[in-house]
Amino acid sequence: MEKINLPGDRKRLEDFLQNKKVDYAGELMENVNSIIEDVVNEGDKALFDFTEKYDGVKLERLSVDKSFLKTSEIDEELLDSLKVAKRRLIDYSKSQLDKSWYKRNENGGFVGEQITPIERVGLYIPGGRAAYPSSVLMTAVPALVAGVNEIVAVSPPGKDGKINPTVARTLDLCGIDEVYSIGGAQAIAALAYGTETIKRVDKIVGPGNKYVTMAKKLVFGQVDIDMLAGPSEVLVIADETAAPDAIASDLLAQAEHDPEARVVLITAEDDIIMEVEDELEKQLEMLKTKETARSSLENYGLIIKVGNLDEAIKASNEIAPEHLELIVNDSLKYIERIKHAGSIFIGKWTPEVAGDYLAGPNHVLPTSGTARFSSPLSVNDFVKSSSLIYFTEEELRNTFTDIERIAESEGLPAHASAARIRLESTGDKND
Ligand SMILES: NC(=O)c1ccc[n+]([C@@H]2O[C@H](COP(=O)([O-])OP(=O)(O)OC[C@H]3O[C@@H](n4cnc5c(N)ncnc54)[C@H](O)[C@@H]3O)[C@@H](O)[C@H]2O)c1
Ligand SMILES: N[C@H](CO)Cc1c[nH]c[nH+]1
Ligand SMILES: [Zn+2]
Repeated sequence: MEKINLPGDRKRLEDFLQNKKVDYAGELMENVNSIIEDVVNEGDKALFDFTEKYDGVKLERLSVDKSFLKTSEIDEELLDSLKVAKRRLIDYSKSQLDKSWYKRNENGGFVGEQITPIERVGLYIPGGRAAYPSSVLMTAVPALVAGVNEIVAVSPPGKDGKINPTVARTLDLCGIDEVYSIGGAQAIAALAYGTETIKRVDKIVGPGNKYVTMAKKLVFGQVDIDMLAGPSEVLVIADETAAPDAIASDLLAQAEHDPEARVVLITAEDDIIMEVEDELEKQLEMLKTKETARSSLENYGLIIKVGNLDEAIKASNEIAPEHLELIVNDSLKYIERIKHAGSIFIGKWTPEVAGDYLAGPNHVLPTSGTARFSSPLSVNDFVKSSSLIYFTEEELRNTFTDIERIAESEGLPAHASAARIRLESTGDKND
């Protein structure tokens, strides 16, 4: 892992933030754009071709058989654990849901908001390096709680041409039966524009690697997207009370996701740095995923030595990580000073992986510094609102002069008369 000191090495922190971010532009953008164009122009044929090229499998069909979803083998105890995670996520999502509201004015009219579920949503379930049944729950549950009518899922096929069986059964657990075995940018393009087989959706949600995330960015506007939820990130702020073996395992838990996962440790303690480095080496050797994790640590890992906790929090706010762990004494004291982080894990008993699986909040989170302006996936990503305005005659009479003045200032006389004509008209008397 690269090591820097703050505040001395400020420039190196800026370089790290600039150069080690996923670059959602340049060559990546060109490649992904051309995949999207091919899907738009060639439809299903492009999906078969790209699946052969990037997933190494010749598909016979795009849609996944319903019986495969229902009957795929899954360990019963695992199914029970997934049900626990689902229940906790339902609870959390229900308390998040925005409700329609209205407010009366003194003249008998009202204003308000009417909340409506999005009609058709596409879930991206990643599946290149690992299988993500947890991402099925994290995307499907809030959509179900929001009342989305049509939920469709895509996930890349394995070498046998099938989606992962655990993912399949988790989709079934959520009652989702429109599923396609495609992944990557081509799957995002198909959801956004539609093909002969796949009907386009209104919104795409879910995490993925840099190709998936770039594609979501490019199709935004044609459809809505949730956020840029790309390669995983964790930033650990640790003081002298933190356990080096736990810090190392938390860093590795994100590093094993993707060779481009970002992991950062910030501490004022030299001993912690040395011991975490030793632990990383020790624990890496035992991991089946060590190749991916090592590549992430070597190319995108950063250790920042600071003078004190204030400097640690300042640096963390600049990085705006997907996950932030506060493994420090009296951790609750610092929460409000964290301005930018997708999810905050407080204290030594809260490993980030609890949030990955079953704490309740969503694990689909903004990456690449976008936690400065984006929030975790929520049930409210699956609804939209229409404003409601109901004027009585009295309300229109009371506000007419103001309407007229503003309309005239904008040089829009038809606006003024649209309000005036009603007050002058002797016509229809209904409300
Ligand atoms: N931010 C979050 O909330 C969050 C949550 C879970 C997972 N993740 C991230 O999701 C990602 C999962 O990645 P993954 O790769 O395992 O699965 P994935 O499903 O995201 O990507 C696999 C697809 O990538 C495409 N692909 C691979 N190489 C390509 C290339 N050279 N050109 C074009 N397309 C190519 C293929 O079509 C393949 O189907 C990881 O980066 C993980 O960190 C993020
Ligand atoms: N840590 C990931 C978000 O970056 C979510 C996840 C799913 N499965 C395991 N982890
Ligand atoms: Zn994870």
